[in-house]
Amino acid sequence: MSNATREPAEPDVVRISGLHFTWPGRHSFSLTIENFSVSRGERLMLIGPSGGGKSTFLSLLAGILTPQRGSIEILGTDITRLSGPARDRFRSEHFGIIFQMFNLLPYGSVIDNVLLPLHFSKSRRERVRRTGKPEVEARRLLEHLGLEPALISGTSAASLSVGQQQRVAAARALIGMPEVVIADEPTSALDRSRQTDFLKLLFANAEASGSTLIMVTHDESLSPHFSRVVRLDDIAQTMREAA
Ligand SMILES: Nc1ncnc2c1ncn2[C@@H]1O[C@H](COP(=O)(O)OP(=O)(O)OP(=O)(O)O)[C@@H](O)[C@H]1O
Repeated sequence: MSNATREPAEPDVVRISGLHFTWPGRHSFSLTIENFSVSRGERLMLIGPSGGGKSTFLSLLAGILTPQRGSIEILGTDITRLSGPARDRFRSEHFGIIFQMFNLLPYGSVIDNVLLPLHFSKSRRERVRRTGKPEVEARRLLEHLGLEPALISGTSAASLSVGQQQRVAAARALIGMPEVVIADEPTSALDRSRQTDFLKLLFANAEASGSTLIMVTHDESLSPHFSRVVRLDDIAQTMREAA
């Protein structure tokens, strides 16, 4: 497996320093990262045991959680210094996110789900409009990610299979070319050949958009598809408070 070393040829998209986060409550879990960065265009795979803090780390990167200490610079902005609403705006503008459960609007159509980020992000809206109509771009992405054209118009997200929902979630993350795409185990529901196909399509689209990709997975056999593999334990100290 490749490891956590890298040669930074591109500017950093993510730069973390002195980060410390503790979940509130008894027996709380904490995560400390002294220094970590990701450069533009990387396809980074993050691995680690279940309950090891991978989703917590992604939530910190996206500004869904804020650390008690330290800085998280994304594209040169320290998001820990932004107000809650400013962080939400920053996330909408710069991140495409594929959640573990996809978080699609169940009664929304496929197209509505893909277009959703454009309601919250001016820069993503403008980037799409430069290439044409948003619906045309949504359809192009969906077809490119392998969703059958017959499902694109009218079908509600709730009536799709897991694999199809995953393609919709990926198109939603990629629309408007966000600089950073983060994905939390997006392939866990697929069989091996479909996982590989999906990753290839996701990478091709992320590359075409110039997006940096950070993906959490349990499955180390997917590592050859990534430009860097990072074990959370190698970059972070994690601790669970004793009972
Ligand atoms: N909302 C929460 N409140 C308090 N503690 C939490 C919360 N969410 C997670 N934790 C704690 O943080 C730890 C790390 O959880 P996290 O979901 O980040 O791990 P993970 O590596 O993503 O796990 P998995 O691979 O199973 O998804 C958990 O063991 C749990 O104790």
